[in-house]
Amino acid sequence: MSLLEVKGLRRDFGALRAVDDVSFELEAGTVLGFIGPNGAGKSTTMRILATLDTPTAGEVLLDGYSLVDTPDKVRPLIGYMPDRYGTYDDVTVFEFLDFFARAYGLTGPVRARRLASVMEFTGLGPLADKLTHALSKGMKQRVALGRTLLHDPKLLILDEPADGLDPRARIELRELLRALADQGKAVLISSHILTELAEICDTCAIIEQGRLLATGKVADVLAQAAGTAVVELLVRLLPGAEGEEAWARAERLLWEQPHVKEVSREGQALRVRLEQEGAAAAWGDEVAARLLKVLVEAGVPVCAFGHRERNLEDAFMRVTRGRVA
Ligand SMILES: Nc1ncnc2c1ncn2[C@@H]1O[C@H](COP(=O)(O)OP(=O)(O)OP(=O)(O)O)[C@@H](O)[C@H]1O
Repeated sequence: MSLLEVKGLRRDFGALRAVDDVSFELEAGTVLGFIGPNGAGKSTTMRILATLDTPTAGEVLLDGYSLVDTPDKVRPLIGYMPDRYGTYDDVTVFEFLDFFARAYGLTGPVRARRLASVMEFTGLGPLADKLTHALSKGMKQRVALGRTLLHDPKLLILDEPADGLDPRARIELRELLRALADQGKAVLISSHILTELAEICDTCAIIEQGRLLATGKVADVLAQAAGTAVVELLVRLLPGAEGEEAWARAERLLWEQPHVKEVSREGQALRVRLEQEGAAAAWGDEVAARLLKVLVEAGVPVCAFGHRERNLEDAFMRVTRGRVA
């Protein structure tokens, strides 16, 4: 049995169906990426899973308990970080976390141990006496994450935690989330930042207009959306007319090749898009080698040649149509 089972979840706001028959499961010790454009229904789903809203229809089981019928039973198991979280003026990092530890009902040595453990895990120890409102965005976000961990929940629901973070803070967040999954926690994380999620998620669910379009292991979702290979060519030109001629010859040659769907100029490079449904894993490499040979044999001065792997972003673009509810 999965730690979290979401079955046929629906949420209507008047005539608007914000969440439409959403079902997925999340195992302990894994990270599930919840991916979708603005207004897709991610926050609404997460709020329901955090027991802050009730579904119009459907069922959610957490550790075997119904979230709708027994919210008091499941709340201690959930750590929820909303997409907007506040800090307070004139409150230090320690005071902030201590306040919420008390709100969670932690007392005495247990509270002291949990606070110490969370401060250490999030690396907030050296900032214990800093005022929360004076922290950087990345550090504020760590405080918010620390807050969700105080009661040692089994399920973490994190609504766009990487939003607005600089690249370094994102990498650090990724490492923290991986460590939490390794501790056995189930992590549900939403984002628009697809490439970030691809690296930390074991499974993913792509949602649009309230409906799940693809769900499963990241590799399976990629396979579901398989068939699009993108090959990028960089062609440096010799100065003068001869260079322009080389560009034109390269473009013409590329358009003549099988599976080529797009050839465009991108700075000092030609970008070539080739597509084939259900292509074997080696197809991209084979086609790239063939194109390089054609260009070189035709005398086009290729000095760099790159191949972009399929990623979660490609899968997302393929299964969604970019519609917003
Ligand atoms: N309380 C509410 N009352 C009415 N409509 C709502 C309410 N909450 C959300 N919605 C609508 O439900 C739809 C889904 O919104 P939701 O916030 O869940 O999307 P999201 O995927 O989290 O988007 P974003 O990435 O922009 O946060 C939107 O059309 C939104 O306007």
